[in-house]
Amino acid sequence: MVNPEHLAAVMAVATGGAVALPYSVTGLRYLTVDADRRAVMRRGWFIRATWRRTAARIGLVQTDHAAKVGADIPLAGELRRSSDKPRVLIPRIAVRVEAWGLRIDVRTVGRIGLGELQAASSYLADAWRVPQVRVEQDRPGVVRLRALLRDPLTVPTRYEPDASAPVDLASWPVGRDADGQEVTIRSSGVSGVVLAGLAGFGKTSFLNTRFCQLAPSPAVQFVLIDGKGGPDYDDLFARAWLYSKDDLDQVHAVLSKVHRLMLLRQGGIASVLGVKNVWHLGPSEAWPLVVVVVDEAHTFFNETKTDKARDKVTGEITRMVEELVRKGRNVGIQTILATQKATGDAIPTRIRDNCQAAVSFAQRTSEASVAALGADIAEYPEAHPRRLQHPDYIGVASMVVEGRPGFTLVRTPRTEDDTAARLAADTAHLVSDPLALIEYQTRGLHAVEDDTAA
Ligand SMILES: Nc1ncnc2c1ncn2[C@@H]1O[C@H](COP(=O)(O)OP(=O)(O)OP(=O)(O)O)[C@@H](O)[C@H]1O
Repeated sequence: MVNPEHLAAVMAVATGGAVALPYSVTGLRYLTVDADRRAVMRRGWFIRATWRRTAARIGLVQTDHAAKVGADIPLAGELRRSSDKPRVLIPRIAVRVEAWGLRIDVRTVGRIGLGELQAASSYLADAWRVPQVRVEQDRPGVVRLRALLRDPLTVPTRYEPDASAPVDLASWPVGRDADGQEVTIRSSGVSGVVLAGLAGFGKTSFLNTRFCQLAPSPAVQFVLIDGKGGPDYDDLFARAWLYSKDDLDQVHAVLSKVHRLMLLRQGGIASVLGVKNVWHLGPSEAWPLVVVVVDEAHTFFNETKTDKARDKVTGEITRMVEELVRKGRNVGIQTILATQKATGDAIPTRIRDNCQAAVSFAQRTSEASVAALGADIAEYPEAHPRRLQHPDYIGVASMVVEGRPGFTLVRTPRTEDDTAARLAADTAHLVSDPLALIEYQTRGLHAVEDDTAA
């Protein structure tokens, strides 16, 4: 028996691509590309050539009750199947070849839209003989399907720091999406970030990458708190203004300083900078962005209910972190809370709900995913962190990206500990004390006021 996929290929080559071919692809091109690409192209022709049949079998057709039988009403995005029976509308498709598979834009028709295509995705994968079909709304009236022969998110990438490149403090490049597009999330005006995920799925590497992006800038100072208490951060401490491991009193002392910095900055920002929000000017060496990383943050929020002295300290730490997240935005303090704890109380909701950004690597349960990303994630099964438990998805995270609907899966680059350690040593001379700075800046101002008064 003739394999229909190969038949489509032969026809396409013979006719110079005129039959069942996306217009951007020609039969000639088929002869010049490599075997992987040819396989993708053949699958594309097959999908195109069999679409009417596939749509009908899966139920992705709509009987047009609005049209008169036999009437000839031109409607965008619809193919007429017959002119003498009730009109059966089949969504129109456009197929494009990508390195990883096929991109198929489906024009919605009647009640066939995002929900129906999502529900049909596994049937489409079977009909097209591809491991996975992803579905998302591209724009009103168009749903984008990705028939993945190979999931681009499973291809690891590596971060190469470039200490000479200018550092953009307003945005945060996080990685690449399923289309290979660069994804950035906002950093300006962000005072709180939740970073969650199962152990071993890439949180530390993600933080290493962020550290490497920011460390070359003298307009950034770090506060590093490691709730694990292990050696993970030892090498990075060289580039930190303040740091601590899991000793509760030390953590309390560190956060007290940051909290005092926030209060002094709030009192002094208008007179020192002439604006009420540092992001109007952008952070600078004279008013650096202070990035507070609290790894295994849940360690410091847990109450024992039995050890009163410890619970008092924990309570104060929780209050200070909550205030940093709630009020640190305009004065340039950004707190990143990382946790692998998978329950709703890992980070108190009153802190989590004030964080403007949330990133989650793989999670085992819905509860953990909701705890990290909020209840909306339930509506986006495509980007659900539960989907990421396979080892191929180590380093892939789900997050909200401004300007995109729902949640986006992002392949984050891997940054080795050694790379971050080297950069920390190379940039250690950039450490300064923003608390001493603001004390000096505001004391200076009082002195001027006093002089004037005298
Ligand atoms: N972005 C990535 N791309 C590819 N592999 C990665 C990526 N990030 C991490 N890995 C691999 O996964 C391993 C664990 O990563 P990492 O230490 O960042 O995880 P983690 O979530 O911080 O775990 P833990 O909470 O136990 O520290 C790394 O040693 C590396 O081999």
